[in-house]
Amino acid sequence: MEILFATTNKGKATELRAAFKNAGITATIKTNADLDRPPVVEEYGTTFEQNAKLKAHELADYSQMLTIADDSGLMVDALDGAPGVHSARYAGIEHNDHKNNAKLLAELGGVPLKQRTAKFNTTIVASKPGHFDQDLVVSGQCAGLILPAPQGEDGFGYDPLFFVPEKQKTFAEMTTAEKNSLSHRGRAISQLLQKLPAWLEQFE
Ligand SMILES: O=P(O)(O)OP(=O)(O)OP(=O)(O)OC[C@H]1O[C@@H](n2cnc3c(O)ncnc32)[C@H](O)[C@@H]1O
Ligand SMILES: [Mg+2]
Repeated sequence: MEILFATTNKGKATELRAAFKNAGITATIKTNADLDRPPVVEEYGTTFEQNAKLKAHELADYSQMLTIADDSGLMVDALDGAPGVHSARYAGIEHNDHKNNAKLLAELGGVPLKQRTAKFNTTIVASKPGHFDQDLVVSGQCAGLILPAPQGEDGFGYDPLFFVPEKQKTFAEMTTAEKNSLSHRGRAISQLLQKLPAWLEQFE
């Protein structure tokens, strides 16, 4: 089986491929990087589900492949849920992981650790070309704390700042397998893998 993962984020692709492999699924996962001039999707939705659908539908139409998309974000309690669906472009037009992390630290200023609670969400949508009314939608969450300084070198995005109390580590201090075992994305992927077989059957 060949699946398109409609993403431009290499870190997400690494985690999804590892989780599929760990579950014994032998599907070939392609991403936007494997397509010739893939469309750039504008993520103008106001929810994770809307944005995941925008990505899944546009790339499914373009590729005519079975397509999944992931829309994720970080909700920080002391910032009333920001950056939320705006997590990718938190630092503005010329955003990158480093600038986004710097902005997050600046916004949290002198907030004490106990009050730096946050939650990650991943929503994954699976779409079959021509059957967008039958999308499969799953989500996963993970709770943690935003550290006052980065810790760890692995992962991507906000990983060096996101501390998971039960492991006493940031996501950037975990292996891919360890992060997948408890992360928002790992949990969404296990939901996806549970529901995918029955969902695929309706198209046979
Ligand atoms: O839309 P695609 O192409 O999939 O890739 P993206 O990086 O733009 O991803 P999102 O639109 O879902 O934006 C999510 C933002 O949150 C960050 N992010 C998502 N998952 C994360 C994770 O597991 N750990 C740390 N940061 C994460 C990511 O780096 C983005 O800045
Ligand atoms: Mg994006």
